[in-house]
Formats: sequence, C-alpha cells, structure tokens
Amino acid sequence: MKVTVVGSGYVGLVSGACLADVGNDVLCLDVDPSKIRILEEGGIPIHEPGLLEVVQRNVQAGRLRFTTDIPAAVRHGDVQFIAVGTPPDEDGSADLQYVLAAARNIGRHMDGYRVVVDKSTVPVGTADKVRAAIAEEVAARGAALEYSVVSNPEFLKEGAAVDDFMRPDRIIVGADDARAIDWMRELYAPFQRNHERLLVMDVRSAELTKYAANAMLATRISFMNELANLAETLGADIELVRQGIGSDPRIGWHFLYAGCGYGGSCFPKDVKALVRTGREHGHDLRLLGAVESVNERQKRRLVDKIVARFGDNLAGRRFALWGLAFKPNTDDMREAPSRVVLEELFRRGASAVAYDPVAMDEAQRIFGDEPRLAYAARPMDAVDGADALVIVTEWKEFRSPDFPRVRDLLRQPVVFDGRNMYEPAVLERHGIEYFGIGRG
Ligand SMILES: NC(=O)c1ccc[n+]([C@@H]2O[C@H](COP(=O)([O-])OP(=O)(O)OC[C@H]3O[C@@H](n4cnc5c(N)ncnc54)[C@H](O)[C@@H]3O)[C@@H](O)[C@H]2O)c1
Ligand SMILES: O=c1ccn([C@@H]2O[C@H](COP(=O)(O)OP(=O)(O)O[C@H]3O[C@H](CO)[C@@H](O)[C@H](O)[C@H]3O)[C@@H](O)[C@H]2O)c(=O)[nH]1
Repeated sequence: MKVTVVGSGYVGLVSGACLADVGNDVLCLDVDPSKIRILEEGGIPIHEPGLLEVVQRNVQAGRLRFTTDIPAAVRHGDVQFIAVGTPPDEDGSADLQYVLAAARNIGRHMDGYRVVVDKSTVPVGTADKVRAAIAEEVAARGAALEYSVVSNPEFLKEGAAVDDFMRPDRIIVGADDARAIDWMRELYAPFQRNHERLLVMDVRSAELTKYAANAMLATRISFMNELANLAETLGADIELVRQGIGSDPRIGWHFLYAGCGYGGSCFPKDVKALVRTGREHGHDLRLLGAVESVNERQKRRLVDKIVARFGDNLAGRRFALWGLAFKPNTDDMREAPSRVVLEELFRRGASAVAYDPVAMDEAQRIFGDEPRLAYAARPMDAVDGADALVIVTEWKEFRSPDFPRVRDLLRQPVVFDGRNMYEPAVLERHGIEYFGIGRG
C-alpha cells in the first residue's frame, strides 16, 4: 500500500520503517528539516536499537523515503498516519495543535479518498476534531472528497520500539466505516500472521484504550514506589515483596519495579491528560492524581537519601551519576528522573559528573554549559574522586561493575541505587555503604 507518515519522531519513524519493511511504499514527512536531512544522509535522529538497519535496508530497496514537502506527502499515501507530538499544555491537557495542523494539511492537499489514521496519543473526541479540520479545508477548496478517520494508538516502548511494532501484543483499530476497517486489516495483516491481534472497536473506545493502558502501568509503578517507601520504614525489602506478589498470575511480573520514578514522553503526560479529561467532564480521577503526585515525590527520593546521609548543604560535594536517559536503550531524556536529581543536587550546591552510554549529547543540549555538570567518557571516570555514586538508569553495562574499584575510586564508598540494580549484601561485602529504594 502507499503510506504517508506525518511526523518522523520515535513513533512515526519506527512505524514508517516497519511498514516499509513488509513491502509498503512509505513516505515519511516532517516539518523539522534537520531531522529529514539526517535521514536523507543515511542516519537516524534518535537512538533506537535496530532501527538504523531497518531504515537503511528499506531506503536501499526504494520503499522508504523522507520529505518536508507537505503537498507531495499528502498526495502519496492512500493511508495517512498522523504521528506528531501531543505534549502537555499548561493545564495538563494534551496540546492538539500539531495533530490538527497535520489534519488541515491533509484536507488542503488530498486529491482522492484517504484513510487518515491517528497514531498520536490523543484525548477522546480528537477524531471528531480531525474529521472537522479536514472537512473545513476540503470545503474551503470547494471540493467534495471522501475520507475516513481511524484511531490506531501506538503501544511501542522506546528502547524496544522496532520489536514492539513488529510483534505487537494487540493492534487497536477504532473506526466506524467498513472501508477503513478493511484497509487497516490489509495493512496490518503481515503483523498478525500467527494469531489475530487486531481489535476493532468504536473510535472513542480506541482513544481511551491508549490512556487506560498507560495509566494502569503508571499506577502499578507508583503503587510499588509507595510500598517501597513503607517497606524501608518497616525493615522489609521491596524486591522480595515484588517477587512474592509477581508470582500471582493475576498480578504478573511486569511493571512492578520500584525505583526513582517513571519518566519519558508518555506516562507523565498521559496520566496528566487523563486526569484533565476527567476534570473537564466532572470526574475527579483521584487514584490517578495520586499516581502522579507519588511519582513526583519519588523522583526526589534519591536526593532525600543523599541529604539524609550527607546533610542538606552539599556545597563542595561532587556526585557520580550513572544514567541520564529516562530508561535504558534510549537517548530520550524527556521527563527523565535524572533531570530532577541533577537539579536538586545543584540547588544544594553540589556538582556532578555524569556518564550515560548514549544520552550525554542530549544532556548537553538540555543543560547547555551548566558549570556544575561534567561528563565522563567511561563509568569509572565519573566515579573517580566523587563523594558517592548515584544510579539513575539501569543500563546493562552497570549491572556488574568492578565493586572494589568503585570503592577505591570514591572519596566515600557510598552507592545510592535508584533502580535496585544491586544486592545490598554484595556491596556491603565489598565495604560499600548501600542505599536502594525500599530495601529496609
Ligand atoms: N515515544 C513513544 O514511545 C510513544 C509511544 C506511543 C505513542 N506515542 C505518542 O505518539 C505521538 C508522537 O510521539 P513521539 O515520541 O514520536 O514524538 P516526537 O516528538 O519524537 O516526534 C514528533 C515529530 O512530529 C513532527 N511534526 C510536528 N508537527 C508536524 C506536522 N504538522 N507535520 C509533520 N511533522 C510534524 C515533529 O517535528 C517531530 O519530529 C505522541 O502523541 C506520543 O504520545 C509515543
Ligand atoms: O516496573 C517499572 C517499569 C518502568 N518504570 C519506568 O517507567 C518509565 C517508562 O518506561 P517504559 O514504559 O518501559 O517506556 P516508554 O517508552 O515510556 O513506554 C510507555 O509509554 C509508551 C508511550 O505511550 C507506550 O506506548 C508504552 O506501551 C509504555 O510502556 C521509565 O522511566 C521506567 O524507568 C519503572 O519505574 N518501573
């Protein structure tokens, strides 16, 4: 099929590349010329495992192209995916300006039937707004063209995006006309060869399904973080509790890891947006309000522990920080707990030397020439001469460091482990004072 993807960020680029990989003719559009330039030069603008290979082989095969030319992009795809950002507005609601701008462009330039597929995460009712925006533009031209609007939220995780797209748990299609549903079935057929994964429902339910999934996952994390803080006080170990409850299939193993809070471009903004939607419709979603506030507090938890150990005045102290990205295998630092940790350290007069395998360029972009932040080329360089080591992201390469070396390089052998990567007893055996999350 001929497919256009509007927005070539994490979701758009992964979707476009994976759809090309199964044989579709895909054109990816972006309004940011610097992203398109990188793609045209054979690179990718983000760190995402396996993505470069998929992009390169499909570019070579002539099935994947990139453009900033809006009319050409709208003319190309019979199916038009909208995969632009929906960042939080000041009041927490999702800012739909990019989605609606994309819809208007489609309405302005379409020259025949189009299936417009909303892949961005958008509040319930957005499909109606997209439909209206297209209708307005079509009418303004005096044209009479048919189109369908479909909600097809995306569930990929950064760091595992290609795999998630290629092997989805489910494909949600919210649509109310048969032609669009048939097209979506055809487009997704290669991704559900061994069993049916496509769930067709009405548009509003599809839009809400996306928020429900993220809100449920965020709730599990905040629940565990809250219990972790209690476990500490009670002298229990949240890691043992996690294993104790995860073995119940009704609870399951996933997304039960306590830590220094959830970050990323989705959970924080989507929980906020759902709370906001509730409020707009007279529903006070108290549980989700608490999920959010527990998470805000949890992002400060590591610094609370540092303050409890070193005092509130951290002037003159230097901390080694392992991990800047909001999770491993990405360079994304949107809402990353590391940002809160660093800001709280700076506020108390401390400085930091950070190491992250891929996110240091992004940190430099965010923190600019912040004099209290330096970067290390290797993890142990960050540790050398620091007052303590603080772990914020559980990169694989941090799993089994040379503990005696860590102990000897630190000015004080103290580790604050924001992701419970280590066994307290192991570090104690190496003469390192250990502070995890919820490990009383
Ligand atoms: N990042 C994820 O893991 C993930 C997963 C599932 C769903 N989502 C949702 O998908 C959407 C996109 O997220 P993302 O992380 O890919 O965002 P992103 O910021 O990485 O990419 C969005 C891209 O859209 C481009 N853009 C903006 N307006 C445009 C327009 N009118 N025409 C063409 N391009 C335009 C921007 O320049 C940018 O490159 C959001 O709604 C997000 O909530 C994200
Ligand atoms: O048990 C856990 C699991 C995750 N996290 C944190 O939660 C955040 C989000 O992690 P993850 O969900 O793996 O990454 P995202 O790429 O943000 O993916 C989420 O958000 C996407 C955008 O909506 C959805 O598509 C995905 O299904 C959903 O998992 C990260 O900071 C993790 O460190 C925890 O603290 N504990």
